[in-house]
Amino acid sequence: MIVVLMGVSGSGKTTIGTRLAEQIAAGFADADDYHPLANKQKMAAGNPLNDEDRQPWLETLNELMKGWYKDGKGGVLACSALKAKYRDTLASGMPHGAVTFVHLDGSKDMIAERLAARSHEYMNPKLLESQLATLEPPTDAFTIVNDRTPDEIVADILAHVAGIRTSLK
Ligand SMILES: Nc1ncnc2c1ncn2[C@@H]1O[C@H](COP(=O)(O)OP(=O)(O)O)[C@@H](O)[C@H]1O
Ligand SMILES: O=C(O)[C@H](O)[C@@H](O)[C@H](O)[C@H](O)COP(=O)(O)O
Repeated sequence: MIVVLMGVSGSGKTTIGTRLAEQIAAGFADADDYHPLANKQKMAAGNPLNDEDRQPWLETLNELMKGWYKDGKGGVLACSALKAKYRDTLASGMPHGAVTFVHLDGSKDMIAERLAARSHEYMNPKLLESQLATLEPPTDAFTIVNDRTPDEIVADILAHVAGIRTSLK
């Protein structure tokens, strides 16, 4: 099972994703770590990325997940995946259903408060506005509001993922 935890900056992808990966004994990757330096510098300066900036990064992440798929390994990727076409790129080259998207949602106030309290290698909290404007909320993914403890959120995601596995059998 390959799970992409998606959502705007500060929605909780890293926090929830690391715990989820531990629970299902799968590998974890954070898309933040795969941005080229130019993208990191752009975001640090408070400028949002555009489609061209994100394309090579999405292709790299797609290769990473195709490697997991080929090796028969499960994996959890924390990745903003804000637009539908980005999600298509991420999942391309794998059979339909091989990648499960889980959308971490939350109110702007809650996320802004968490971003203000967080320190990050390069992400500028003021980019929340553009992240929310760019987000195309998925209609075909499990969406969960990350407003309870991480353990509760992970338990709900696990229940969803277990339901998918059962329906595939
Ligand atoms: N369920 C939660 N309850 C309380 N704080 C949370 C929760 N999920 C995430 N956080 C906090 O919110 C901040 C943003 O979470 P993070 O995982 O870094 O988000 P993202 O990877 O999506 O940018 C972090 O400081 C994290 O500790
Ligand atoms: O597509 C993007 O605009 C970026 O990927 C962005 O969404 C991401 O949020 C940053 O890499 C910071 O990382 P955090 O999401 O962990 O804040």
